[in-house]
Amino acid sequence: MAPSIHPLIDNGIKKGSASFSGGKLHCLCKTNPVEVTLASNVAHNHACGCSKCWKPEGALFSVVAVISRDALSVTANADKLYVVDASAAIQRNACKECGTHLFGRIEKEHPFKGLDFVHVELSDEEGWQEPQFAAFVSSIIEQGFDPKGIDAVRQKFKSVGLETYDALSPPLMDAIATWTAQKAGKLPA
Ligand SMILES: N[C@@H](CCC(=O)N[C@@H](CSCO)C(=O)NCC(=O)O)C(=O)O
Ligand SMILES: [Zn+2]
Ligand SMILES: [Zn+2]
Repeated sequence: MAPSIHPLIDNGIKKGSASFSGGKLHCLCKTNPVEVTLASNVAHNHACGCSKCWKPEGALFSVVAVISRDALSVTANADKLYVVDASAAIQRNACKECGTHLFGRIEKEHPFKGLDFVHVELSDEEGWQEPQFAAFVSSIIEQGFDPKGIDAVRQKFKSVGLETYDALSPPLMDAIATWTAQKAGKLPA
């Protein structure tokens, strides 16, 4: 059997709803779960193969999206959260008990500062933006995935209509490059 890419992708992608306006995320604790409330839908939702994004048990990829940090609030059991790696660009806040990542926040100077990274599968609601592309695909090899199987992984993404990249998507890479050029004075700010 082919390995699971991610439960939101394995059986084809279900489109989100244009009128959806947010909902709640919960960690996987059976009692006193951490609850995060999102006041809007998410954007740039994508599969990510990097080693740092949280993946559900058995999945090769994470599914991770961004939302304005102003639209995110921790509404229950905030005391269970800790920052996984304070030196990373994205400060991933995870539950101490179940290990689930509730949100990743960018605090340092960065093109995506002001955005939080979240996993919509932690919500019971439907209508969240569906995954738009697959990022950091080759990074799963760094984590021990047999490179002989990578073509099948890329093929699977194609079969559900997702383009694959080994960084972020071109529009996001262009946004990062523009920010970098502006910082360096090579483009007008
Ligand atoms: N090969 C590395 C890549 C890690 C990486 O650069 N990840 C991206 C995407 S995460 C969500 O899309 C990133 O921006 N990371 C910043 C951070 O994690 O703080 C690996 O696999 O680790
Ligand atoms: Zn938990
Ligand atoms: Zn990632």
